[in-house]
Amino acid sequence: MLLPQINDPEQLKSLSIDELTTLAEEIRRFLIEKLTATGGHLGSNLGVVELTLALHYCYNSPRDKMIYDVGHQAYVHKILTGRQDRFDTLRKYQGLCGFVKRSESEHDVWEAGHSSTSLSAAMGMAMARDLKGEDNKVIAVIGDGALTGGMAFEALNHIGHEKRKLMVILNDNEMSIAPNVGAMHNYLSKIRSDRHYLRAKDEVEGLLKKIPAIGGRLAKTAEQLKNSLKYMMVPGVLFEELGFTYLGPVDGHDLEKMIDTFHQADNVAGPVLVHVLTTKGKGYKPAETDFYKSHAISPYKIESGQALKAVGPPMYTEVFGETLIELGREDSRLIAVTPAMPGGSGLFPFAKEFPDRMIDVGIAEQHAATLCAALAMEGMKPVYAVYSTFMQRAYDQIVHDICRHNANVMFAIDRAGFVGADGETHQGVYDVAFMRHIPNMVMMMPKDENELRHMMKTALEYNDGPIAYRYPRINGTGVAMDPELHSILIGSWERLRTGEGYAVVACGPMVQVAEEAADLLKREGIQVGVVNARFLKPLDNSMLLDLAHAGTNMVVIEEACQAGSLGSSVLEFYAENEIYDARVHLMGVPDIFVEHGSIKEQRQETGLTVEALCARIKSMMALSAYNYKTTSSS
Ligand SMILES: Cc1ncc(C[n+]2csc(CCOP(=O)(O)OP(=O)(O)O)c2C)c(N)n1
Ligand SMILES: CC(=O)[C@@H](O)[C@H](O)COP(=O)(O)O
Ligand SMILES: [Mg+2]
Repeated sequence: MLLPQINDPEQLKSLSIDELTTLAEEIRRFLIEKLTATGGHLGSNLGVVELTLALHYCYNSPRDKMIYDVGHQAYVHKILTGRQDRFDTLRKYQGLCGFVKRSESEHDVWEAGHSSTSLSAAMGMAMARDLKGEDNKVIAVIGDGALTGGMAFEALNHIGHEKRKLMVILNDNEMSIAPNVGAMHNYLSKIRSDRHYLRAKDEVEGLLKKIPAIGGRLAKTAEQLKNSLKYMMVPGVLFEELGFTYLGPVDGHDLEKMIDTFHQADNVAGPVLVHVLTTKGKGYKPAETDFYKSHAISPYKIESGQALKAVGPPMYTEVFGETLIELGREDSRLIAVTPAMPGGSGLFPFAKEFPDRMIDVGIAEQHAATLCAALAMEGMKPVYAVYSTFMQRAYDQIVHDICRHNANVMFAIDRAGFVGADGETHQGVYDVAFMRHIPNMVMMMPKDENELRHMMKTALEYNDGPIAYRYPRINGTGVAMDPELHSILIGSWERLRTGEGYAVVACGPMVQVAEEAADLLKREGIQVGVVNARFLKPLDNSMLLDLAHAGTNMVVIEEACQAGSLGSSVLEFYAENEIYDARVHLMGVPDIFVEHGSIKEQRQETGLTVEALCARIKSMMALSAYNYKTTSSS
């Protein structure tokens, strides 16, 4: 076995092609075996085994900067850079991160998690290199899916203009998470599949080489001929026209061909794009055939590739997907728009019934938002189905195109709150803070999956502007579902329990935490009220006034950043209403990035637990008893 001996990429340089090929197979086997226990981005990583080997064989990391777009396909890079012994901890609390992580290794030079940032990073590193007078290589590996992200085009435009030396490796497996979409995808597929293209390309290149270097007028004609022939036949002409030298397409599983192509690329003065063709899930049949499931797979059975069945009630996402079909049948104006996450957002069932009303725009959250604004302004009922974390990309479009127009867009914000194994780049904890302050926005969060359904109905029947509902990446509570859906009064909270002097104001899954804490405290004779703060905007002003006038000691608990979310808005409300003696304690996500682990561990790390809430209530009681004693004795 070669793999156990490899703990530094330098060791690859002395291996033969045959040995590298053997090593590739060992890495593939290693990935398949390790990920049965940990889960992770199996398909993407199986597809880049040879590509990553060839990169580390040809170049000198970390001096040569290797930048992985999204970074979900960097497991092979981690294996080759001394971390194979940590793979049992992959995506686990305080274990190996599932994405590139600078604190893990000097070879990890650029972190991501969100797509399409690698080309901008490469441009920045190339520019810095040149300004410092250094000569290291800068290499960005970007997938065909990530290439549909707007940022990638912004960077291509700039790189082609600057013409600095850097290499872009386009890892084209025709897949995003679902099959890739868009005109760029079609263009790449044509290159991939058009055999005439590829044969003619070799003939044209052979012909071009035969045109001898000649002087005088003829040279100009020859050059023009060369360019027009190249224009017609070189497949990557789009990139050539943007200022790149295009090399490829090359088989991304053929080590020798890739190494040769990389050496060719080294002789190119300016930016070069190497188009590499790979197979997502390569070498593991279940991953090659079910590329969607193997993109981000939970632990699975090795023989079948089937994920180990998660137990419990359906995920919120599944309830959303099913309910959207009910609403879609009721209102033909309903259109679902997703930026490249049809599966993760639960839209495949909806798409099956309404194929023309589920629009996947690719990794294009900004475009998706403005598209929805225009759809709404033209009388449609668009549902912008998006992960909280990825929606961060579309902040300006939400302000500028949706809310300012007061466009009647429905936001279905999935992965709201902690997401678990994807960690800090994917936590859905900022959307309340960045949306509630935008004029015209209405924002809800259900306490359970049954209330989610009613919120979806509320959103569909609401015609006065943008309205959002957010829900977590967890199983529902198993609550019985009401067969009939009804609208909820906008801005109305729900008092679930009355208390004696103390109340917890909670939203989303924190309502369940509050209920459990109230049960525990009740056993100690402490009656704590529980309020389901199901509207994050507008707040339930009358309930807030009642709570304050009753002298209630309140705890606002939410799985969102404490700065700027529900708790902040409650404090703002009391200040605005000159109620300066309102007793409010905030429990939210503190001012840190919460790394990967389970959602349970993330809540423990941030104190969003039943135990912490009980302790908080008790300390508030002790404090008010102390205050009472000191004031009554003075
Ligand atoms: C801004 C943003 N939107 C969506 C995602 C979710 N996402 C992660 S990987 C991926 C597909 C990437 O496809 P590609 O770049 O082709 O990589 P592959 O997995 O095929 O190797 C998507 C949509 C993301 N990480 N970032
Ligand atoms: C890398 C990436 O951004 C996606 O693959 C993401 O990890 C999917 O998240 P879910 O597993 O929550 O759908
Ligand atoms: Mg891809």
